[in-house]
Amino acid sequence: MLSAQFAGAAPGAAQCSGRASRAVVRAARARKAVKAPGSGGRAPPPSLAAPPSATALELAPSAPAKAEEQAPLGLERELADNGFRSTRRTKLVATIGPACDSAEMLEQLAVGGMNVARLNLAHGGHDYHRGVVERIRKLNKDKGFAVAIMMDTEGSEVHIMDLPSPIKAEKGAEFTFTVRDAATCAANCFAVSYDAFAEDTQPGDMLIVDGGMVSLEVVGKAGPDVIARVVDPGLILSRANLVFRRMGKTVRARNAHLPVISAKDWRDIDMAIEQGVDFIALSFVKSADSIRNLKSYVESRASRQISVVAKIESCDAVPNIAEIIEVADGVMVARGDLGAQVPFEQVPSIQKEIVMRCRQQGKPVIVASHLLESMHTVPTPTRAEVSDVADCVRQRVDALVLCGETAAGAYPLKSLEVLRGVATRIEEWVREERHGRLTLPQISTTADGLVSEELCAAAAMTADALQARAVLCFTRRGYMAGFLSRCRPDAPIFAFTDKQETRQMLNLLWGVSPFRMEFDGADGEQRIHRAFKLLKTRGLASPGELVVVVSDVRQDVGGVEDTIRSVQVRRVL
Ligand SMILES: Nc1ncnc2c1ncn2[C@@H]1O[C@H](COP(=O)(O)OP(=O)(O)OP(=O)(O)O)[C@@H](O)[C@H]1O
Ligand SMILES: CC(=O)C(=O)O
Repeated sequence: MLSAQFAGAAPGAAQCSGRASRAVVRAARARKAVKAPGSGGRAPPPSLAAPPSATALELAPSAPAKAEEQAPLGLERELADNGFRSTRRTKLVATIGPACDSAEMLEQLAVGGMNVARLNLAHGGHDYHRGVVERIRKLNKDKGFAVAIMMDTEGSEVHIMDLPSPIKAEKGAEFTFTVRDAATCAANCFAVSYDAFAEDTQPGDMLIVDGGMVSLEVVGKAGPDVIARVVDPGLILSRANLVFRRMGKTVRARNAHLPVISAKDWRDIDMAIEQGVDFIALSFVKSADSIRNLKSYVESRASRQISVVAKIESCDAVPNIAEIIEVADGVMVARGDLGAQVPFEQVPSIQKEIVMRCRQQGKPVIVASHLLESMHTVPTPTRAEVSDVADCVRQRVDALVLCGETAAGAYPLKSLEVLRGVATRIEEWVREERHGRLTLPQISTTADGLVSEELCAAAAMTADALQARAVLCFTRRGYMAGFLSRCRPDAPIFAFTDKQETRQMLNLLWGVSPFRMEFDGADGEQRIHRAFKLLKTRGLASPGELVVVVSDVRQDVGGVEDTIRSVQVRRVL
């Protein structure tokens, strides 16, 4: 398992000076990689080696005694191996694509700390995504993981159509972008997915390919064709995303009148609902209306709760951030497209504003894209990438998303390992420095909610003051765990729920390790005992350790059923 030293991936690197060569660091990494499970697939992770019968984690009646004897997996194993002071609270989201979509790779990602799998509906057909969902479900069922599934809509993206292979765009070369069938145009021609492309473009506009991988200036138009000259050279990939900009006082994307949810998106959303995913991430949100619209659609059709995450990635969304956060179940700062639509130097301040607002309003906040971009092709991150991840962790975001690094990169497992290592090390530093505390306004509108919020704030403060080993809570729908997570206590939050879907949802939230436990027939004290037993079995708690327990149980009080809420300071029995 990862050491809490440097950035997790390489203990050797911790001792290197800033002048250490990449070669030295790489050599240290390579030594570590041989030992580390889940790093590049060199050694089989323990869960792969374990017999299938020894992998169920749930404390359910169907698997009672055995489940308590199981070894922990994923984040639980990180907790058990590292001790509570050096364990990860930031959740990791991995985009699934050809580089990591096999059952074996998915399992290694789960072992390596993937909490949520992101499926980008801009790529791959329904059968492809159904297959990935099926493999993740099987992994959760057979091996006891709670990897949640997030489907991400394509949205009103303008992109070039399929290419048989990437095209090298040399500086000064001219290319044609057209709405005609590409087969009908000459060489160096790309078909574009947006019918009004030629009308919306004028000479002098900049075409930004894949968020800046290649930039071209429009030099002419001929009917449906737009001719552009390469200014910043690079590689143009199949289905590359296109944004067009006109320089002026502000930089605006010109595809602003496209619908937020296209006909294809609705078909994709129906598939996500049919598959019963945990999260739908809506791309290119402009205002709160599209979130409301999608939420009511999902609520009317889905047989389970599906959270809607608003992706902030367009210049239209930025002025409406407050109202979008208000209605969304969570927010993703999608820096790839955002940085192509607003001047990229504004991305850090927009990210910070969104993170702070979300934390104040108790909404999960996720940061995506370019975290370890160089690891697409190189097994070591740049120091600037490490610093960017550190900055996100210091802002105490709930989750970080790897995109191309895992979906299509050469080092998916290593990228996840580096992200996990950096997050873990920086969190330790944050705890030491006590950064990132916020004064949180109350958000609940119901009396019951307000009581629960106060209770959780008190529990988190008590746990910090006493340096408790963990905060425990029992939660059916996840609210208590959400309130606790929002307070960002130093100790891990162990949330016990009787629903697998709640367990998966909680896997996105900062600091929460969700477990499934049967509640029926157990009173408050019995639940606590069950929880202690489960934690001891997994090596997550030892007798005598101090924990803070938040509970709210329905109980008969003098012949009347009432909800008894409490914060208890307990020693593990
Ligand atoms: N299901 C998939 N099938 C094939 N390739 C994929 C798939 N998912 C992701 N990829 C590849 O990984 C790259 C990075 O993934 P990512 O999800 O960031 O896509 P993107 O095209 O940049 O779109 P977005 O703006 O939604 O992030 C993609 O450009 C694509 O090449
Ligand atoms: C993740 C994503 O969609 C983006 O960064 O644009």
